[in-house]
Amino acid sequence: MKNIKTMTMEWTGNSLVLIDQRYLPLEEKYVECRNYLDVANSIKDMVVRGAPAIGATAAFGFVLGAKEFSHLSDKNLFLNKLDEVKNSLSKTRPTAVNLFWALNRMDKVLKDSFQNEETNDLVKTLEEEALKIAYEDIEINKQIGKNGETLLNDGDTVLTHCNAGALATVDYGTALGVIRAAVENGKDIQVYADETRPYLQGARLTVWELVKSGIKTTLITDNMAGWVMKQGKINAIIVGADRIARNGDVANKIGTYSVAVLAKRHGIPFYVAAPLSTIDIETKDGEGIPIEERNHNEVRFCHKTRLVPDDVNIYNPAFDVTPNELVTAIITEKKVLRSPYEKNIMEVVTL
Ligand SMILES: CSC[C@@H](O)[C@@H](O)C(=O)COP(=O)(O)O
Repeated sequence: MKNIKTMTMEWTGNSLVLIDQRYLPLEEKYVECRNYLDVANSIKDMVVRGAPAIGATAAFGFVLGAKEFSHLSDKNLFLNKLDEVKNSLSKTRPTAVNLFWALNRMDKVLKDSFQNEETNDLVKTLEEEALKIAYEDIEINKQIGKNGETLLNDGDTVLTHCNAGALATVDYGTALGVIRAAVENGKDIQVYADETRPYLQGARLTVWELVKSGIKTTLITDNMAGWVMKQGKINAIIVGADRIARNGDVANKIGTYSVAVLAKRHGIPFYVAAPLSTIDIETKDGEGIPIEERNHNEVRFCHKTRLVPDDVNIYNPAFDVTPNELVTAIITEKKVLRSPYEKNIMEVVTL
C-alpha cells in the first residue's frame, strides 16, 4: 500500500510526521516521530488529538515499535517487546476508544501472522495494517458524510462543538465530514463553532479547517450557544464522539452535554457522527466510560495568559457523557442509528 499523506499526518515509511495541533492556527509546525515513544508522547501531549486520528497514530506507533525491535533474533523477545509498545501507547489517553481498538487490531494481526512469518515480514504485515486503518478511516468518514448529509437542508446552520474534522481523523472528519458532504452536494450550509474551553479546539482547529475549506463559519464562546439557539439561528447540532457505550450514551469533549441539554430545550436535533470503531459494546452505559482529567494549567491559563494564581482549586475533566435520550441520532458509516440504541447498535455491529 502507498504511504499516506494528509493534512493531519504523513507516514514516510520510517517515521510519522504530524501537524502540531498545539500551535494551530497561528503557526504550522510539524513533529516527526521516529520511534514509538515519540508517538506516545505526541498523543499524550495533544500534538495529535481526536479519536480516529489517535487510533491511526497509535497504529503507526506500533509499526515503529516493531521496526525498532526487528533486529532481535529471538522472535518471542520481539513479541514481548511489542507487548511493551502496546502497553505504553495504550496509556496515553483513556477516553477515546479508537486508541484501544486500533492497538487491538494491530496486535491481532501480529498474533495471527506470528507462526508463519519471519520478523521482517511481520513488520511489513503490520505496516500494511496501519496503512489500511488510515486509508479506511478516510473512506469511512466519507461514508458517514454521505449518510449524514441527508439530515441537513439547503440553507441550514449547524452548531458544532470541539473539532471532529479532518484534523481529528486521518482526513475529511466525522461531524465536519457531514457538513463537508452537504456542501459538496450543493447545499448552502453555515457553521457556528463553539470555542471549546479550555483547550479551544473549536476556536483554533474547527474554524481554521472550515475557513480553509471555504465553509462559512462563525466563532462563538461556549456560553453563547444557548442564546444563539434561542434566537433561532441553529437548525441542527453535529458533534463527534470519543466513545459510545452499548446503550448509546456518548462521551465527547467537555461541554457537549450542555449543548445537548440546550438542544433539547430548543427542539433542535442533536446528532453524533462517529465510526463504528468508536462504539464500545463492552461498556454497558456512560457510567463505565473513563473520563480523562487533564492538567489544571489548561484551565488556570487561557492560551498562555494566566487567569488565576496557583492556589485556586481547579477541576478539569476533558470529556462529559451525554445520555442517549438527548441524542437524536448517531450517524455511522453503515447507517443512521436512532433509539432504541442498544438494539440498533447491536444489530449494526454484528452485521
Ligand atoms: C472525530 S473526533 C471526535 C472526538 O474525538 C472529538 O469530538 C473530541 O472530543 C476530541 O477531544 P480531544 O481532547 O481534542 O482529543
